[in-house]
Amino acid sequence: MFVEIENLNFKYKNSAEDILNDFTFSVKEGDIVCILGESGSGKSTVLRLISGLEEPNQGTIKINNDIVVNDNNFVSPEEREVGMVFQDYALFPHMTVAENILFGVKGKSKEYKKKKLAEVLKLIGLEELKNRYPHQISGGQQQRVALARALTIGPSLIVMDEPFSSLDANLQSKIREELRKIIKRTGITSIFVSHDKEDAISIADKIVVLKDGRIVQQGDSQELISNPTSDYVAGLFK
Ligand SMILES: Nc1ncnc2c1ncn2[C@@H]1O[C@H](COP(=O)(O)OP(=O)(O)OP(=O)(O)O)[C@@H](O)[C@H]1O
Repeated sequence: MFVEIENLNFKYKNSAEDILNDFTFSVKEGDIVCILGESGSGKSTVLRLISGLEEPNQGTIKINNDIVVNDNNFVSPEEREVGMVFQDYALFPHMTVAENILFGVKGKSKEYKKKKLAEVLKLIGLEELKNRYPHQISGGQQQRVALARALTIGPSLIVMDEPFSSLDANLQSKIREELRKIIKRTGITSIFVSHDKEDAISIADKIVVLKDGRIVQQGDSQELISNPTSDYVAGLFK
């Protein structure tokens, strides 16, 4: 397994109750996993723990056989090589597409940057738009730029927080397909969170259903959708 998460427990310093409880799941190399849950179920918190922005109170996370956190170890976010794509894409408005994409590439030669930029622009199919500013491209294109920026660091894992929520509903199905294709082309393992079952159905190889910080059911997408083990999960996919 490429990502192995065991028995995570977590609470924010100022929260009264645990936000995640006995959270255990694993991801095969190259798979796309969707953590599906209602607002407040703890989805973003899982991504923050995987990328190292928060430290669990208990539990272990392994990425590519390396322990990134357990009771005795904590690997910093910079050293984890996890590419992050946030809900609002967080592109810098005063930087061009090219500048945004290269933002995270530090201490590399001009030639390296040029080559890397060409490579990721080709992958996301936006070579023509590299000198535009974020407000001059569509929401779906901005999303691809945010993904490209995460890819330039050569991540072993990509995590995405609600990657489709800012997009026009009409565009969502087309963009879901595009994003799945791009990610599958890279072969990079990815975990995204969503509150929308359509995202999970159309993109994910595996679905993890989260409710109030606990996993209700997890499994291969088709299997889980056709064999819900609770009324809650059946209701989600009805
Ligand atoms: N920094 C924080 N301090 C205290 N509590 C927090 C903090 N961030 C989130 N929470 C709480 O933790 C719980 C889980 O939040 P989280 O953002 O992980 O949920 P989510 O499923 O991603 O929700 P949404 O879909 O609305 O983003 C919520 O009850 C939230 O209020």
